[in-house]
Amino acid sequence: MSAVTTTGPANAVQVENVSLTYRTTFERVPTLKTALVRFGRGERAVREVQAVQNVSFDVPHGNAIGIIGANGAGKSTLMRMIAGILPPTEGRIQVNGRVSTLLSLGVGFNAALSGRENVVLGGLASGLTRKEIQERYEEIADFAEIGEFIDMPMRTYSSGMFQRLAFSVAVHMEPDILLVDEALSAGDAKFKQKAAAKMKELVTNARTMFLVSHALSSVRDLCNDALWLHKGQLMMRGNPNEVIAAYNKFLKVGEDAFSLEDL
Ligand SMILES: Nc1ncnc2c1ncn2[C@@H]1O[C@H](COP(=O)(O)OP(=O)(O)OP(=O)(O)O)[C@@H](O)[C@H]1O
Repeated sequence: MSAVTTTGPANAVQVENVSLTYRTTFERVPTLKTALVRFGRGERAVREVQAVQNVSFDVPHGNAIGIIGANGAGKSTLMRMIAGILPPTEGRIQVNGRVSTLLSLGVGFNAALSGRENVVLGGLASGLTRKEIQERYEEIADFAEIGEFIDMPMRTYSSGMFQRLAFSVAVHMEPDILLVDEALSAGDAKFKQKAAAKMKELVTNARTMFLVSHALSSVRDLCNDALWLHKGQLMMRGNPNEVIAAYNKFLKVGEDAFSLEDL
């Protein structure tokens, strides 16, 4: 199923023929022996990865869209482009509304600063005034439930604590568009439930949400729309149950093909 191409402010996000190619220069070291002979200096090589290839789709306001696909499919890259962290190599992305991101990779907290300081910085970065941040601070800290750690440097946090605070900041910025990348992976069961309830609340209030997740049940529970990427290409877009079913079928066929090859 391909994207519907309506234009105008009815859409929170419009992605038009977007591609992104990463170009990395590195030192190729063919063997250990060569490495030793050359004292670690290999030949220079360039690796190009077409992480997202000519992808187009629109997301209307108020949709909760799940982005699924295998490791390396281009999900995080797509999210980072929508967040404005990475410019597309080709194509155009239009975002109508204020975006709040909760991306595992990308702009984030300064680990040397305390949770409290990062809440203020996160708020200012999202365009809130100091007064607005002050008004929301207690709610943000309460939601994260990290107790006295709020005044400790964030490098002392466990990954779950880090994500609790990141999630709390992102959802309390009252974004029009919330980008969530595997936010629930490190939280414990209780926090996962609380976070899911909060995301549902945001979507009920006609906010738009993107959820990248390998937990297909989360996509099924939280999303009314879904998109499946494979090797940078858009494979399917539509109802989460249908997209997940097609993805699961694809995985199963892939596995069968793999095991036949193995024989
Ligand atoms: N900064 C980077 N520099 C070079 N290549 C990158 C970079 N980030 C990602 N890639 C490559 O781009 C491709 C897509 O990566 P991306 O992180 O978008 O996939 P993903 O679907 O989010 O994967 P996962 O499910 O593993 O998080 C991969 O082949 C990856 O190796």
